Formats: sequence, C-alpha cells, structure tokens
Amino acid sequence: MGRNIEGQWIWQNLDLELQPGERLAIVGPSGVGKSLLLRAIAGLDPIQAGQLTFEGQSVSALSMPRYRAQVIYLHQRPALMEGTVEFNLRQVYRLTLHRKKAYSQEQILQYLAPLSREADFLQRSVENLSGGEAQIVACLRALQLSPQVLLLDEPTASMDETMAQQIEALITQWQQTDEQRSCIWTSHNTSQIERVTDRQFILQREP
Ligand SMILES: Nc1ncnc2c1ncn2[C@@H]1O[C@H](COP(=O)(O)OP(=O)(O)OP(=O)(O)O)[C@@H](O)[C@H]1O
Repeated sequence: MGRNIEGQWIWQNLDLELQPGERLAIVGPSGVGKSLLLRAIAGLDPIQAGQLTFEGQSVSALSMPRYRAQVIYLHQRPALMEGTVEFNLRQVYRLTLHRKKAYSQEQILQYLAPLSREADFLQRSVENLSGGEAQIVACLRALQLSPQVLLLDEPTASMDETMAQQIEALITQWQQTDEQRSCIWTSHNTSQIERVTDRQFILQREP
C-alpha cells in the first residue's frame, strides 16, 4: 500500500495485516504519516498503490458505507457539532450507515461511570468542553457504534494522565466484550502504547 501526495511518497510498500481481536500500535516520529495511514485504512483518503482488503475482499468492491460502519477512525482533533454532548452522540445515528442502530443513553452512562462523569455531562454544551473532554465525547461517539475495527489517532493527547488511563481502561473493556473487536492506536506516549497494545508496526520515513 502506498500514499503519494504531490509526487512525494509519504509511505509505500507497506504490508500490514490486522487480525480480529488484535491491539496494534503504529509508531514513528511526527510527520511520518501515521494519521494518513489510519485515514487510508478507514477509507477516508485514497491510496495510490496497492489495495486494502477487509475479510478477504477488496474494500473498493465493498459498499463504502458498510465498510465505514465497521471501521471507524477517531480523529486526533475531534470535530463536534454545536449543541450538547448528547446531541452530538445522537446525531451520528442520522447517517444512513448507522441508521439500523439506536442511541442508548443507558449505554453511554455505563461508559461514563469509569470516567468519573455522570448524566449532567450529557447536557454540557460542547463549546465549553476542554480539549480532553471533547476527546471523551469523540471516543464515546465511536464506541457506541460498535465497530469491528477502531482506529485511535492519539485519542488521549489532550488529556491528563488520570483521564488518559481511564479512557484506556474503557477502551480495553469495550474491546474485551467482543473478541472480534480490534484496535489500532497511535500515540507518542510510549508507556501508553505498551499498556494498550500487543504489537507495534514501525513506520519509517521514506528515504
Ligand atoms: N492533506 C494533506 N496534503 C498534503 N500533505 C499532507 C496532508 N496531510 C498530511 N500531510 C503531510 O503528510 C505528512 C504526514 O502527516 P501525518 O499527519 O500523517 O503525520 P503523523 O505521523 O500522524 O504525525 P504526528 O505524530 O505529528 O501526528 C506530514 O508531513 C504532513 O504535513
């Protein structure tokens, strides 16, 4: 697989396989293309060489909405819509690809409990959230959709260590409830990578 931007290869000849249930890290220096790799895996960006396959089938032959419902990318800087936290969590079900699923406040409250947050958090306006709290919302928004593959792009970068470890525990617990669920993490926090992943894929700069 290769990604070329304006005639320059960001990375090429990558051969990466993710097994069901696996917890993989993509590591490498800033600017090496980790986010671009996650975005490519999510089908959000094109690739200029090679192909992406899912359960043995080329992703280009699958319906993109179906693939995107199963492989969700958690953006480093979450984009939230004006309104409350709960509005943001509900809004995602309006997308055609998630229409068959339904919002569950009960489920969200279960996710919030280990994060030391209660029901009033759902009524907070997203404009007043801290960067770390916005990352919590983005994470909950993805978890509730039960993807098979969760792509986590520095999901705790704006959090303090306590909150980061609470989110790590939540994601780990979420993953353990279904052995098919797998995650790919990027993070510059090496101890976090050691805690939450079992294998590292090292991305190197193109010469
Ligand atoms: N849409 C784009 N157009 C042109 N260049 C881009 C685009 N997106 C990313 N880049 C460049 O591609 C390179 C890889 O970016 P990427 O964000 O994937 O790096 P990263 O490894 O995730 O970095 P970090 O660890 O700092 O988050 C960078 O040099 C970046 O400037």
